[in-house]
Amino acid sequence: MQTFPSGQLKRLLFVLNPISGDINKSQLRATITAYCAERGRRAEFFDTTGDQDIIRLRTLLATDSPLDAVFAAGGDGTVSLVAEALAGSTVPLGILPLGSGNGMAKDLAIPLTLNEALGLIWQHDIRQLDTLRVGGRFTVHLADMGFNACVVQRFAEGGVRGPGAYVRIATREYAGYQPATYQIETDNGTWQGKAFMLTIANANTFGSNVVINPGRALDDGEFEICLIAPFPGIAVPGLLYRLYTSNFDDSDYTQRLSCHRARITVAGARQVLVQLDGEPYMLPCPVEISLQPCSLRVLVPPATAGARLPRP
Ligand SMILES: Nc1ncnc2c1ncn2[C@@H]1O[C@H](COP(=O)(O)OP(=O)(O)OP(=O)(O)O)[C@@H](O)[C@H]1O
Repeated sequence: MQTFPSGQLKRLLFVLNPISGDINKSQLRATITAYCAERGRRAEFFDTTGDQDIIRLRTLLATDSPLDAVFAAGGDGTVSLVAEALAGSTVPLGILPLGSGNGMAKDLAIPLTLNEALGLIWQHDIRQLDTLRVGGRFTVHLADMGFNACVVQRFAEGGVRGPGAYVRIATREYAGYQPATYQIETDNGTWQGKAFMLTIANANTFGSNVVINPGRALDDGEFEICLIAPFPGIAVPGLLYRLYTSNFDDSDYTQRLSCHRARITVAGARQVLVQLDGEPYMLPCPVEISLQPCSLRVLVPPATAGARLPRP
């Protein structure tokens, strides 16, 4: 991991998702404005609508005078939206974890409380992360096909957010789920077989705290394809235990492929449901995956304790 200290961040844009995490955000704008003003910073805001946000955000970033950082105030979907708009630029992404799972914030050790996460404006390092294109679409955290993608789609269709809703849907979907057969061609070899799910992992941990890709970094120049084979019901407790204790490789039903590019074909399918950073998409088959190294700058907690945060 390589990090860089950065200069002062003065002009800040906060991208607010009003629905993420089922959290009431009516006071959020005022809280952030006051927090920044008391410490000599100016906060600007962009509210997401759930429709064409990437186009509106890109337009704003292209026409407005340069910003020093853009914060995503929401969950992994909001982080991914802002990351996509910033990828390839020098403007760093900040994260205020206000989603259901906040997997990306957990993977980057970003504090989960608002005030502490805002503290990164003053005290931070900048990490340059790899990003991925999956079927032409942007992803920075985790993407998958199979069971979890189905659950994420049902979650998106439902009116209720939050971790409880996810678990209820997953339990319901598990009983009738039919695994597909995949062919995976990578620059490191090929694999073919049935999978309960396969995760295209740039990062480590889902917002649910399932560690699908332990020990690999968001800036290691590679991604993993993490396979879970179909398993009998009796194997569920052992498998879950391994997934929640960073022991993915210890199961008879798991396998990981590390690579720089891949192509995934689903037997008999012209399209496949893919979950990208928490959002479901139907993508044409086969799905091509490529990695863009060091393409996103992100504010992370400093490696060593430095200056104190300014007090109001
Ligand atoms: N104003 C809005 N109204 C309805 N939906 C919105 C709005 N703004 C954003 N969205 C939708 O919110 C979703 C992204 O939510 P996000 O991932 O940030 O939170 P979350 O799902 O609660 O958290 P996590 O991904 O960490 O579990 C996207 O589907 C996006 O289209």
